Amino acid sequence: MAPKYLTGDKAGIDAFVDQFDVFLFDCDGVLWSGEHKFPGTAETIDMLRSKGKQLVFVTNNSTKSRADYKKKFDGMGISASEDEVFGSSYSAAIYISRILKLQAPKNKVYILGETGMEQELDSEGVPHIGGTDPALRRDVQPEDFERIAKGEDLDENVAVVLTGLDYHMNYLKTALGQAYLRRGAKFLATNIDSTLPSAGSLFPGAGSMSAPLVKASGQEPLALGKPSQAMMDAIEGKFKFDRKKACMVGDRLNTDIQFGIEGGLGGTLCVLTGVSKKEEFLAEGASVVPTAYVDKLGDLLG
Ligand SMILES: O=C(O)[C@H](O)[C@H](O)COP(=O)(O)O
Ligand SMILES: [Mg+2]
Repeated sequence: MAPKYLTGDKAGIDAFVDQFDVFLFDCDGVLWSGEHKFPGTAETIDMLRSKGKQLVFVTNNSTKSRADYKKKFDGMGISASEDEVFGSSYSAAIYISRILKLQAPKNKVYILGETGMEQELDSEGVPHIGGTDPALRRDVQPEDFERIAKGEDLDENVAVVLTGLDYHMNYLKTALGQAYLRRGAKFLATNIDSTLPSAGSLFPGAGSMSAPLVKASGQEPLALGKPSQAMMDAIEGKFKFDRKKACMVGDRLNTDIQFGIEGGLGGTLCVLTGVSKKEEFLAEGASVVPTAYVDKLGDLLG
């Protein structure tokens, strides 16, 4: 069925919103682009809360923990509690701690990513190395090759290589990741988004950080962010809602909208301020089509 264009359609917006009790909100490209908050975002969140809607913020951005996101929401003047945030780092940490159930001491995670991943693994009591370790933010040296090949710089208790959005990629960190995979570590990713919407443009996304290891190892990571249904199951388990009364709001077809459709949610709303363009889902035979779409989130104010 053709998606409904809601921008400027006050009656259509009211009818759409009234169908749902829960709104799962993507963040990058919907609420903001980097540090730029889209107009009407805070007011729209307030409007939905005034209608008694339950809100969950579901981001694939693994650089920040739930606590970090609470600070960002506060800084942006958007009402949100830490407990309403469910990011890909938290999704990965839950999967590793509660599903993989690795046995100590061989339960350590080698991180290619930022502090959000470290904090969320800490919250689940999962030991980790790599990540923001300053000792790894250097050029590879000739002696590194011998040492890594002999396993001298490797931690024998690493059981998982976890990749995410990493603003500090380098050859040394990637070489260590490959060495752990060659030793049988599981290959996981918080998410594999190809691009990061920021400052109104597109930058290399988390998938650009796992790509070198995919090429070098010949393995594909299990991604625990959208559209993974392991993430949807964990969210439903925590927030306990009727999927048919829930709507996923996102800017990216192959993560957010696919996540909502495959999760059997009551509806999906695509917002055109991020990655995907309407031409993609309006095209004949489009594989991922939202229920409705708006130019920007603030259009829901009518
Ligand atoms: O590359 C990434 O990690 C993603 O582009 C980005 O962070 C997505 O965040 P979201 O739109 O899910 O909030
Ligand atoms: Mg997004």
